[in-house]
Amino acid sequence: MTGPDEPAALHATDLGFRYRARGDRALRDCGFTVPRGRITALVGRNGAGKSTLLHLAGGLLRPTHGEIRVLDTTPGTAAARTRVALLTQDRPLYPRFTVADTLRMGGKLNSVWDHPAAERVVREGGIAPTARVGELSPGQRTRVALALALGKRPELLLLDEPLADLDPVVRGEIMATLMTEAAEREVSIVLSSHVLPDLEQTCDWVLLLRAGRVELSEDADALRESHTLVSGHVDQTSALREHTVVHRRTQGRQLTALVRPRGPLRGDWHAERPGLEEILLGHLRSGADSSPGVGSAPGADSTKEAAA
Ligand SMILES: Nc1ncnc2c1ncn2[C@@H]1O[C@H](COP(=O)(O)OP(=O)(O)OP(=O)(O)O)[C@@H](O)[C@H]1O
Repeated sequence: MTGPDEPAALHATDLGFRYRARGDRALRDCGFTVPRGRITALVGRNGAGKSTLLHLAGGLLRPTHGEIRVLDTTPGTAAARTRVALLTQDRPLYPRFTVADTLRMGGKLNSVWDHPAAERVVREGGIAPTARVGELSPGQRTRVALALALGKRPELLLLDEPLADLDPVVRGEIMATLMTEAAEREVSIVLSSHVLPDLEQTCDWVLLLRAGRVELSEDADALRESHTLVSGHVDQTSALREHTVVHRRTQGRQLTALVRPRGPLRGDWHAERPGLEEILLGHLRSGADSSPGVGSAPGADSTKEAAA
């Protein structure tokens, strides 16, 4: 947990990025703080800017506007490189190297290197040290890349869709490894993923991007407490007007809505606490919803328009 004097894991101020001088901005007006010691779910629709943000935080790209800080250092500097590990989607590994060679290389390239920890991650996946990287499955390569990242003993681990190639059992194992790292070594983790159920149990901070802007940067429990899932007769829709409706759908005469209430709910609603997965799904869907009164509101910690 971040104390008042402790630098944030990530801190962005008016951050923007364009891949080409005259191209569209992949990120714009991003201002947010991710505290240290959290496992952060970085979510957003395809093209929302998740990889771009992680590449900026990992120092592979430089902002074209504003600033991003990692552990109060500038990404890409020597100070940041020793403390931050980034696992990109392309998992750059040498295919001709064996797994053991790869880990040895990790030891040579990093000033801090925990070889037993890296070996353990590989061993837990049942991967032979003598296997050639080029002959591993994509999921096994992910595990080797993760071993390299964890062997650095980073204070901040940035993972771009680490779960995409993994079967459900391995996904669970990797998430458990990450939770152990976070708990025992106080590693801050930011992981982008489309696999929302895996984030529910693991992540305690949410960073949600929509079309290059930050829509949510919030504590996961605070999100659970601030949202309500309501269902009831469609005739009462106007009673939701005073609240923030993130997303709603109608089936026949039944209305179901994900709401951030601004006070007591009037009307005959069945109300329940949504899980994190439902909250994330509601926010991800909301921009695609054409229902009147359901709009998107840019900006971290901001809310959506009230229902019409
Ligand atoms: N190398 C590149 N050159 C030009 N534009 C790019 C490049 N990489 C990404 N973009 C654009 O930047 C925007 C954000 O892309 P980014 O890959 O960061 O999104 P994402 O949220 O990671 O998407 P996904 O969930 O599909 O991985 C998109 O509009 C994308 O087309």
